[in-house]
Amino acid sequence: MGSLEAAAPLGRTTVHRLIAEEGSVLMPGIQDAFSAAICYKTGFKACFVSGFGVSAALLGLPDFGLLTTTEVVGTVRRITAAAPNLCVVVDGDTGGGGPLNVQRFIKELIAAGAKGVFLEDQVWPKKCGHMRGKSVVPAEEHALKIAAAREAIGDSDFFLVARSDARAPHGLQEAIRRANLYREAGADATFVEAPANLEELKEVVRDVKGLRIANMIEGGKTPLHTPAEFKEMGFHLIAHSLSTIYATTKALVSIMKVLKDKGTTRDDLDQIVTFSEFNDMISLESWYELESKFKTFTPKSLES
Ligand SMILES: C[C@](O)(C(=O)O)[C@H](CC(=O)O)C(=O)O
Ligand SMILES: [Mg+2]
Repeated sequence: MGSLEAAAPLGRTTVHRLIAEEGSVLMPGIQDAFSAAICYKTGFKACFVSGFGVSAALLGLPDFGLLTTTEVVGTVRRITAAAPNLCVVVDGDTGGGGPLNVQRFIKELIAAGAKGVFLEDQVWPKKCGHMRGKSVVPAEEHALKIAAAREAIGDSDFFLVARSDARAPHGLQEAIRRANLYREAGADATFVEAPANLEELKEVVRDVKGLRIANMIEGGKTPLHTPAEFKEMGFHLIAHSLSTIYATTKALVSIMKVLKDKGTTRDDLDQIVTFSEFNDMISLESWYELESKFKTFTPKSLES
């Protein structure tokens, strides 16, 4: 699997530090401030802001190149405010245009409190990596965006992931070649999207240098593995991109059906959290404490 030290200087960013601590860092996909807060409360140190999930939660639309970078930055600002101690890694899709758009986007993500980004080499408008009909830009064009992103990052605590979607249109070896090129252009880690089986995952480990990303999609092309299995195999960051949006979808559909069919939830309360469980989840008590600090004002001159 090669040493981590050789792959990239560790401790340089929060993500490097987490990789050094855990070997293989699991990042649940999240889509909004609320799912970020729950991710942190559950004990995760990092999350992945999924473009697929944000398209769904914010726009009610598929992952089809419809989400703008402005919408992503706004979402990230709310996420980092709701979960300030969570390491937030963002799906940057294709970065919003050419190298200069990428630089502006990166600076806005850093200002919004994000700790990393994924930038992919699809033609815009892009599609979810596991959908049909994808195409990629020339590798050098994306390498320039990665170089531009690297320059914009400067000394900031921010981790740059270059993703290649070339596997579907051009085959695994082309995606691997691109990943290594993007690493030379300045990526901290690379992500070959959608290996089709275990053999392909192993080929990625064998041929892609440096830190590697895997993406676990239930029902997608890549077989599901645990972080321990990935650590053994040689992947360092694991996005579980869609589990929370899929679980949310199931819960929403189910409770909507109850309401539609019965007009009441009184016989299905096991499907929902209680008022107090919800308030715990959203840290209500901390807001009462804060409120109590500002109940009375005593001017200094009247203090005895
Ligand atoms: C990781 C991803 O970019 C995302 O937006 O979450 C998607 C997830 C998916 O497979 O749908 C992608 O892989 O393109
Ligand atoms: Mg995406």
